[in-house]
Amino acid sequence: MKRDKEEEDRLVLRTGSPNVKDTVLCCGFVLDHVGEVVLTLYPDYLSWIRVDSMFDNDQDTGSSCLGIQFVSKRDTTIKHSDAYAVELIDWGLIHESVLANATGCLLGQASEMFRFTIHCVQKSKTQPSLWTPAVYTFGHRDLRTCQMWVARINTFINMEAGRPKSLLVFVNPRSGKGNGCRTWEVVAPIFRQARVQTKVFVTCRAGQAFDMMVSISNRELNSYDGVLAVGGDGFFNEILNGLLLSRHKAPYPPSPKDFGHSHYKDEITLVHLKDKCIDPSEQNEDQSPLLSTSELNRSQIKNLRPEDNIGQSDREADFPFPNARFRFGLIPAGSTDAIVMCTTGTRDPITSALHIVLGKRISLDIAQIVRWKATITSKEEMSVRYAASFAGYGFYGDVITESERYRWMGPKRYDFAGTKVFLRHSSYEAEVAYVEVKKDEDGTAGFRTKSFWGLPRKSERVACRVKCNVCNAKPAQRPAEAPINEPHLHELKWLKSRGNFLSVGAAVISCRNEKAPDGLVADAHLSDGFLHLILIKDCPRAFYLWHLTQLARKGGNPLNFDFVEHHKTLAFTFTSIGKESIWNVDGELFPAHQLSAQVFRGLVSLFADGPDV
Ligand SMILES: Nc1ncnc2c1ncn2[C@@H]1O[C@H](COP(=O)(O)OP(=O)(O)OP(=O)(O)O)[C@@H](O)[C@H]1O
Repeated sequence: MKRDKEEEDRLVLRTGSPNVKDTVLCCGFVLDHVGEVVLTLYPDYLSWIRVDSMFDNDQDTGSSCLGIQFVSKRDTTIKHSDAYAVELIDWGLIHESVLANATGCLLGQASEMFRFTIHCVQKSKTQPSLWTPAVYTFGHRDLRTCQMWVARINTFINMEAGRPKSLLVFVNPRSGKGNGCRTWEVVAPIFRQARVQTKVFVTCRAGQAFDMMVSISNRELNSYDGVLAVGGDGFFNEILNGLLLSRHKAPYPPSPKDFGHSHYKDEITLVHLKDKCIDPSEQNEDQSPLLSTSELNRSQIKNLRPEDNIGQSDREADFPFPNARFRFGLIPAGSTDAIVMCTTGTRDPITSALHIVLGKRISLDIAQIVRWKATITSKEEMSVRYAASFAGYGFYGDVITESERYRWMGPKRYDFAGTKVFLRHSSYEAEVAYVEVKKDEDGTAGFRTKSFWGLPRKSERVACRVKCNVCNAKPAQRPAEAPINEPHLHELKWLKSRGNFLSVGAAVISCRNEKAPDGLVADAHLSDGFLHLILIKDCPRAFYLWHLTQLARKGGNPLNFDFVEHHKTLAFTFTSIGKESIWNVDGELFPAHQLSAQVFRGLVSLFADGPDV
């Protein structure tokens, strides 16, 4: 059905608009696969109404033909905050669906006209947190009308705050099942459509992204709105460490008086690696991609001040933490992808890409882990790592060590290695000291999770989610982002736990993943400024299996056992006694006989919105 300009104008007049005074533009268009609509542009959104629906009172149930669901007749809207691109696509076919045959099928006709498309985000109705791109194509016979609409919609999209314009992208081609490059190819069109410039590096070796993040100047870094990792948690950790180890200045974690290394008072940690040329062939003691750091730590971790190593141009270009503008992004292609699951609620590269182009932002707590000695006999000086999700010893370290031998198996290596390590049932003697957090300091009641054998009790869980009240609450104990600093140091009360542990774990976030749907700590938050220390004492194998099955179950209670201690804390220290395991920091090996750790509230920002649970 064609309608001339006059008739369209009459239609617009007849339709009116509920917000006439806010209306920016209003005009008749043909919406592809829908038919004639009256489209209205408001400052916050676009809305359209089907022309036929203005004349009938039919209950709109939508229709389908051969299983294909057609667009509903109801009023429809696109918020500018959900749109990431609008583009003119010139003259071409638009399909009108105007007639329904006896079987309810819509029979359409196609006509040629000028067209423009709007790219936006659609939230899945069946799967929470899953986002898909949606494209709406509008047609009009007048080119200038289309051009004007494109320009106006563009103006509104460009006014949306926080949208990235330029991103540095690292792709790990070896992530997960070797999917890194393919994953990037799938999401790259979204960035092109959103006109986000991307500078893409596909890594050739482990540690390359780390080295690049270390050596990039602040000036160049500031020219990007963020850095993306296309890979798994380990790859993200590599990029995070490249940035933080070279730029984040902070005191070492606090420790109790009898801990062997109390450097806290006078030293500021800054591992500035900028001027060191890192030889990719250098071999690291722990075979970790961050080897170059360990190498440098021996000679370079001192009381370095930024100006010691930074050239004139970088002195002018500071890179503060937390950074109001610069964000990290993660497109999942790894084997576990726990960080993405905790920050977007799903493990989907498209959803993550859409979070990024829409400029979503959340703050993330980051744990700083300082190793003082790699083994009991080593003379090695200290070394620093940052963790975004989890640091674990014993079972967790043994599984990673074992799984590295079976990397060729892909993600299945974790099941295989996990079974082997479970059957071994090794426990490790250690002493753990942690800062006590009183009930009123974190706003929740009781952290020590205890129950009767066999009668796990459900704890009160306030899961982290979009616009989380806990993460957005003002911290009672210390200012956001601040380390545990001098005035608070003497107030810290240290508690200790010594014994044989199957595992010692420190969760920064819940660590949800496909194997543990609620994560190890279901009520951990992305940026509340707390670590969850999980100590699993030696127990019969059957009980440990029970704990693991609870972990694997949605709604399970993996922490409600007598052999499990759960402490919410700001900092802890660890010293192994006797037989040693290895630490696993965000999935990467980190040998440590003695370490101390602290958490920085909201130290970095991520392009994500939080899980929509
Ligand atoms: N080109 C490369 N070749 C080999 N290894 C690489 C390369 N680029 C990066 N790496 C290393 O691969 C390791 C694992 O990568 P990644 O985290 O992406 O995948 P994954 O281990 O399969 O997933 P997850 O960490 O989610 O379990 C990281 O430590 C990273 O340093």
